[in-house]
Amino acid sequence: MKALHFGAGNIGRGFIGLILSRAGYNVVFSDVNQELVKALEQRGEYTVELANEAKDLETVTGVSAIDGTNLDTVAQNVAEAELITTAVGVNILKHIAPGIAKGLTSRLGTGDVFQPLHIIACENAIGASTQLKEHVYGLLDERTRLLADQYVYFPDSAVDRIVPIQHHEDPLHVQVEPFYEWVVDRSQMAPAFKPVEGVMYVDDLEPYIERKLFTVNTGHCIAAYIGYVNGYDTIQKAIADEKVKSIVYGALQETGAVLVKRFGFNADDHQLYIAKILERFVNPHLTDEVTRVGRSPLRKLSPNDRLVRPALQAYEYGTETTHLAMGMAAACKFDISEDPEAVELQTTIQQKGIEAALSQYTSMDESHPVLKQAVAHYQQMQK
Ligand SMILES: NC(=O)c1ccc[n+]([C@@H]2O[C@H](COP(=O)([O-])OP(=O)(O)OC[C@H]3O[C@@H](n4cnc5c(N)ncnc54)[C@H](O)[C@@H]3O)[C@@H](O)[C@H]2O)c1
Ligand SMILES: O=P(O)(O)OC[C@@H](O)[C@@H](O)[C@H](O)[C@H](O)CO
Repeated sequence: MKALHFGAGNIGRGFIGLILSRAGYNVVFSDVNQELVKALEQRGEYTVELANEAKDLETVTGVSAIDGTNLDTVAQNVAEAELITTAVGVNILKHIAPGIAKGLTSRLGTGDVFQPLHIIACENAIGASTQLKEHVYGLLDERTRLLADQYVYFPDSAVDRIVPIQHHEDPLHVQVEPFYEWVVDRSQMAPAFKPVEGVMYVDDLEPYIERKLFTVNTGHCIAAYIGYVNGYDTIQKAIADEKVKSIVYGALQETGAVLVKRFGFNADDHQLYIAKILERFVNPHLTDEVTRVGRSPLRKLSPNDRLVRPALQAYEYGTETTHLAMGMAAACKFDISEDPEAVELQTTIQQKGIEAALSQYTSMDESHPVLKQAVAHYQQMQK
């Protein structure tokens, strides 16, 4: 069984590749990072270390890699794969679409009896596989699109495992937190699909992806932005500061109120979920940099992402948004020269002012009360 996985980075190696390999797949990684591709090709295996007391180690074997910049090689692997997954970043999906489109065209052009193919984007976004499908479909001709409608499935998914930036001599070794959860929307899959062990299949992904994104990722990015504003370089140090922790906690109460109302989660269970996540953030065996967790602030400030969407839902419900607005304000202070989105955000704030900049990236009107709340916090942080 061959699985093609786009992105041999932290989640690719530390989570998706590991699960697929355990489930019996030969995993082929496609990546544009030639160092990773070469090392995977040469060694055919890598190690995953759990961030726990024992530092449990697992060797992932039977893996290989291809050069993701070579369209023909990518297409050939798409044509041959029994399962395709991605963990490249939601903004990169459009760049892998041409290889997938070319591969599907060849796969579906043979006239053979077609096996259903699942393509699962494992990115932190609502509807990432659906977004990938739109990019791919935009590149298919009419006949291939009709065949893809019958034989190719793009189930959305939610993936959860904290994998920080790696700093090891071995470029393939990856340290991950023990916890993981991979949830896939069964309603978007072929009627008779082959389940992958370690994956949870659900009929309705929405509660799972929103709970994950608006608890784990909302809390995480607020810890990163407020931590950064307060001079901390890691999430662990930031959360150790009670002031930062209480803002993160406050934001998770705000998203929690929305999630409980929207999806009918049991309120006590949700508090336990929040507590577990806060524990995961401070895992003493991990060092997670605020620059990673806060990366791409424009994506994180976008209307459907972890700050604005739950804040607007809370506003609609008439519940609190103060801490979420504080997170948005702190995101606007995230001044990291190596992060192109942070550079663009800072330039826009300088050129247009905070109100116009926030409005541009969040799609909220400048007069929206949540935007005004964020601006007030931003001005407070200037002092
Ligand atoms: N790290 C985490 O804790 C975590 C957890 C859950 C979800 N995610 C999500 O997983 C995705 C990947 O995150 P990550 O932390 O692994 O990032 P990463 O930067 O470690 O990995 C991304 C990989 O994609 C590769 N890539 C870039 N362009 C490519 C292309 N055109 N073709 C093939 N490969 C390409 C990069 O070279 C890199 O190796 C993101 O969407 C992220 O939100 C991350
Ligand atoms: O990957 P991002 O940039 O969307 O978010 C950064 C972190 O919050 C994220 O990678 C978490 O570590 C992960 O989502 C945990 O499951």
